[in-house]
Amino acid sequence: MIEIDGVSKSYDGRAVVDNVTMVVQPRSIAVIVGTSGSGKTTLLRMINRLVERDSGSIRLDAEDNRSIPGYLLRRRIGYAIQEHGLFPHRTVSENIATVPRLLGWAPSRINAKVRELLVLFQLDPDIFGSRYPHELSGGEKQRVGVARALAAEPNVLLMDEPFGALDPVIRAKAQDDLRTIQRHLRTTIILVTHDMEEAFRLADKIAVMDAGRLLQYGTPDDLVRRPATPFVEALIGARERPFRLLAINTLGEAVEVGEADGPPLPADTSQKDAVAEMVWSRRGAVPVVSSDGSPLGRVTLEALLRRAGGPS
Ligand SMILES: Nc1ncnc2c1ncn2[C@@H]1O[C@H](COP(=O)(O)OP(=O)(O)OP(=O)(O)O)[C@@H](O)[C@H]1O
Repeated sequence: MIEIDGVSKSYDGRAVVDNVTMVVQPRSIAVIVGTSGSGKTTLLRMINRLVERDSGSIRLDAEDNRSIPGYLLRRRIGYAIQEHGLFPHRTVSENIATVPRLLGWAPSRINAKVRELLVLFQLDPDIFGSRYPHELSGGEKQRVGVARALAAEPNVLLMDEPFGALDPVIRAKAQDDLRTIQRHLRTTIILVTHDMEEAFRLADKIAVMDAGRLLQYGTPDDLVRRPATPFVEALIGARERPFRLLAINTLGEAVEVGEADGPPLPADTSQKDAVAEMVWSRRGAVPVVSSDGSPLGRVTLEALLRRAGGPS
């Protein structure tokens, strides 16, 4: 658990992070959004003490982050940034092995970890392990950057616009992969982004910042249905509200008894994707199946649209 308690930071007498309090539950993803210059990166970097706070406290599993030297803290906390920061003269494998080496892991353990991560990130270890960063595409570099941040099996991963440089298709794939990997490794992630789609896709909870202040910290559903301020409402986009709700909920939550024609959809399909499928295939309902393919019932277009509506 990460507890940020009354944290502030000023530069030249101006508070760029102003009395922020938020708790990130273990094994969850918190996404920080907000306008440019609102203090997101500064807040993130106070967690691994790349920036020192002026006041307040930050605890990681009940331990104050000032109770251990900064450089040791940064070996324990993964950190991935948009520029990925790979060492140009080290191979992909050497880059990923950086922190485990500093921690003195045995070479066999390091090799096994590097291979595991490359496979997890869908980079063939025999092809990519010996390449240098300049021999990779932008998307591959970013995957290696995230793999490197995860190499020492940190409980906490901080990510600052990690997918900012990716095109929309690869970006969506990288987001899905991150979700899968996060569930697999059970990492607690705090991610900064400008992209609201990305926030809604990944977040268990979203923190909205403006001018150093935390305006709202809640589930995606809370933010859509109960925005704390007009700023939060504007950031979400009033016209996007039904689509945001459809995007964060799955078919499994809307399944009802009954049958429907045509190919079934798995229960973990987002309601947004299901609406798209129903509209495109001109069906008013689809059969829903579990992950092992057994029938669960059906979902109707009408029911999904009703769920995506505001207060009646
Ligand atoms: N080392 C510094 N010295 C002085 N001012 C700084 C320093 N670092 C950040 N700032 C200022 O603090 C404010 C918050 O910066 P920060 O990078 O945290 O914002 P951000 O929300 O991450 O912005 P962006 O979305 O544009 O990356 C900005 O006005 C920035 O100019």
